[in-house]
Amino acid sequence: MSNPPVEVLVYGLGAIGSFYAFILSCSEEVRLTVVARSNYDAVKANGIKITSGNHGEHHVRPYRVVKSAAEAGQKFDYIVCAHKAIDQSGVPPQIEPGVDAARTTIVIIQNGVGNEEPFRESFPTTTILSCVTWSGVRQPQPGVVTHTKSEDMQIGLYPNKARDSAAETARLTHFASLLATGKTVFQIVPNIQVQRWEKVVWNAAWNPLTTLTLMDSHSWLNSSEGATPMTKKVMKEVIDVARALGVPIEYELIDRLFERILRMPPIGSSMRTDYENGKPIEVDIILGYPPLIKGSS
Ligand SMILES: NC(=O)C1=CN([C@@H]2O[C@H](COP(=O)(O)OP(=O)(O)OC[C@H]3O[C@@H](n4cnc5c(N)ncnc54)[C@H](OP(=O)(O)O)[C@@H]3O)[C@@H](O)[C@H]2O)C=CC1
Ligand SMILES: CC(C)(CO)C(=O)C(=O)O
Repeated sequence: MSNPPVEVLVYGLGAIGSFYAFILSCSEEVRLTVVARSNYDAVKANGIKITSGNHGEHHVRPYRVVKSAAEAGQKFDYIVCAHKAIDQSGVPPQIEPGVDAARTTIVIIQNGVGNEEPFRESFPTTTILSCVTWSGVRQPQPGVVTHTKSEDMQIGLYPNKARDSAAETARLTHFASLLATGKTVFQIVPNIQVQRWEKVVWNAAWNPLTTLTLMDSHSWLNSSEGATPMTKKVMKEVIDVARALGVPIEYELIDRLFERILRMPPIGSSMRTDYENGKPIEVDIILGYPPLIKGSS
């Protein structure tokens, strides 16, 4: 008798949700359900079309396309949350119908810090995997996704003291095996909060700078002599907060992030894309949350 499928729900089927839905769908073990919102009609009718600089062209036909986790009427092994982190506390009640406290692992793929907390509060005994992605993806039309060549993700546990750590690690290893089958670039890391904060150092600078100026990264840096020092100053302020909270980040990160941006083609940012599309932007999770954390100055 063959094994039952690995039931995966992707919640937040935008650019990043669709990209990782594609990656996960490469595994024959996976049975993929997606919760779609504004792209529901397109994805229900035509699936997800993806063009990737690394993976080529693909057409993903999820097993089910639904409007809510409740509509799916089942529990899942993995619920992958790739929605915009705008009303983070509003999402656990939305995915609750798909969560079985003993069976389900929640996987968060978002920018920001503190993203995991509302999920831990609502599901105190559930394993949470936290992911930081550097993949560049857009959804220019509903259900049509373009991925650049930029592809990297760090993944780690948001450790749960209520659970056995070996069992949590087994979930992490299993999910990682699904990512590996989809041939995406990723690393398992021991303390994902380091990578979350490193990414927020990047996003706190580039997302507002490209949104406020409507310039790409390189045009901004070339716009005046003050642009590079100002960008570095923003990054330093976020590192100051991280260090005050005991997250081990060194100031040389700024040089590494500068090397990274100069190696890349000029970028806008997901925040600028949202602004240009008239969508809400992730202000609090990227800019507001770090100074709000209890104990930070
Ligand atoms: N795009 C990129 O290149 C990168 C994005 N990220 C991060 O990944 C995450 C997802 O971004 P991205 O895929 O670009 O975003 P998109 O806007 O493309 O997709 C977000 C999806 O989530 C839905 N959604 C938005 N807000 C909520 C909410 N409050 N509750 C439920 N569903 C919601 C949207 O529905 P609807 O269509 O109806 O708006 C959409 O389906 C963000 O945290 C972003 O910062 C990280 C690295 C790179
Ligand atoms: C794609 C990338 C890395 C570019 O800054 C990003 O994180 C974003 O746009 O939010």
